[in-house]
Amino acid sequence: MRVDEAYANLVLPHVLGRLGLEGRDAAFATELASGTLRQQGTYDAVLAACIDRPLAKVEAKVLDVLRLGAHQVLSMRVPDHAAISTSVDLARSKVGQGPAGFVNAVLRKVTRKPLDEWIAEVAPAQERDHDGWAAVAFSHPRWVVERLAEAVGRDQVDALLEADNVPPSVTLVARPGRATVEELGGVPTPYSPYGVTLDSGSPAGVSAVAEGRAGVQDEGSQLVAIALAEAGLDKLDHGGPHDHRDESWLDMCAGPGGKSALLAALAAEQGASLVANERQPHRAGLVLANLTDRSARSQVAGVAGVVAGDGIRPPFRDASFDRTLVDAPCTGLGALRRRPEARWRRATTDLDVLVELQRALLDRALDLTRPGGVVLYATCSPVLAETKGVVQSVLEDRSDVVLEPIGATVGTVPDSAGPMAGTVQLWPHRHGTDAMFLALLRRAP
Ligand SMILES: C[S@@+](CC[C@H](N)C(=O)[O-])C[C@H]1O[C@@H](n2cnc3c(N)ncnc32)[C@H](O)[C@@H]1O
Repeated sequence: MRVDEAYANLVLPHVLGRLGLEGRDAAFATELASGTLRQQGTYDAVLAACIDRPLAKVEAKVLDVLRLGAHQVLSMRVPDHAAISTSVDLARSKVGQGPAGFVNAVLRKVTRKPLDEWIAEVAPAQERDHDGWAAVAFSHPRWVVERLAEAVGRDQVDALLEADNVPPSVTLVARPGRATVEELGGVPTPYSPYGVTLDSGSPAGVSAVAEGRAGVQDEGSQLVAIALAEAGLDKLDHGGPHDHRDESWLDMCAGPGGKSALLAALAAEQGASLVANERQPHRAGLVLANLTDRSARSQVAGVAGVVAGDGIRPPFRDASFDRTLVDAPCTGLGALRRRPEARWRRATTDLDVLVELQRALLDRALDLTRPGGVVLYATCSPVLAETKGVVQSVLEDRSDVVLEPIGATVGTVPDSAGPMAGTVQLWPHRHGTDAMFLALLRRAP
């Protein structure tokens, strides 16, 4: 299996399985890989102080061994001598004897101080350059610190950055009509009536998950589906056949299908059905799998179809849906807890491209939704350009759309006011969810 360019949280379980690692060994390997990726910014600043040439000139494999060693020495309870000797062995076997000596010398320097002393020494002074300090102390790229500070406020950004470095516990969703919260075990989530958090154990051990009646889903993502399903629809009085219609729902960017599975269950309860659309064919295949009843080998209740189509040029007629979800492709900077390396993969230049795509998708979603119907625009990023910026620019361009407050279940989550009146912004450090943004737009009747 190729592991370069893959996400660690997706690839690690396969690698551990191939190597036959289980239990404590698997947990150790997971912490070593995920923790090193997450804290890479801090460790690179420490290593730069221990090496007399720029890190960019250190061979990539050697730098990786040094980062893994630094994580063991500075953040795990591995004795220094064991961390150094296994790192030296790794460098020798993967690169050669010379680099092994270099790894030995550098890691010995790293062991001289604990992590907090290193940070005080290598980070800029907090009072002079807060964002520079936070970038090193909390291991985020500086541009990400700046964007998150803009979104959450300077007084809260440190708490957010800290929360980004704590892996979330596993949250499950009981898909209504197919599973109950009680049968999942765990502790009920505070805001979603369908969620539980597992204290321990693997989701694979829960039979409703194994059977596809429940799934692993962050509470914030559950709230997105709930907010769309709960929105009131305007009943029209145009004397047309669709005046009171609430039967046809669309998930425009559905892959891999977590929200579609909850939406389909909610649609079935409300006598409607869902079309799940996804541009990438292989991800549309994942949506289909998520919407298939494994025991009956048929689509689950509430599904009208799965389509592999481009949301900007969709194969649907205008005004054909009553409710539409745009869970837009985004930087994902609100979900850094689950993808330890995602922060290093993104660049500011991605933002312009994504914002353009988000605007176009939201605009098309509004065309596809009937007058009086609603579009929920969601991102798992709190970056203002992707949230307020996109919604504001679409509202400025269209006279047939209004922004409405999010309804009861989600709109009453404490401290969740978004950057525009009526929108919701969830936060890892406040709500224990991913930083999901939600805005509800209605086409004027
Ligand atoms: C944030 S993810 C959606 C997550 C999904 N709603 C879930 O809960 O499982 C965004 C998705 O949009 C898809 N996408 C990107 N561009 C698209 C387009 N032009 N039309 C439709 N889908 C698109 C991406 O492939 C990705 O699967």
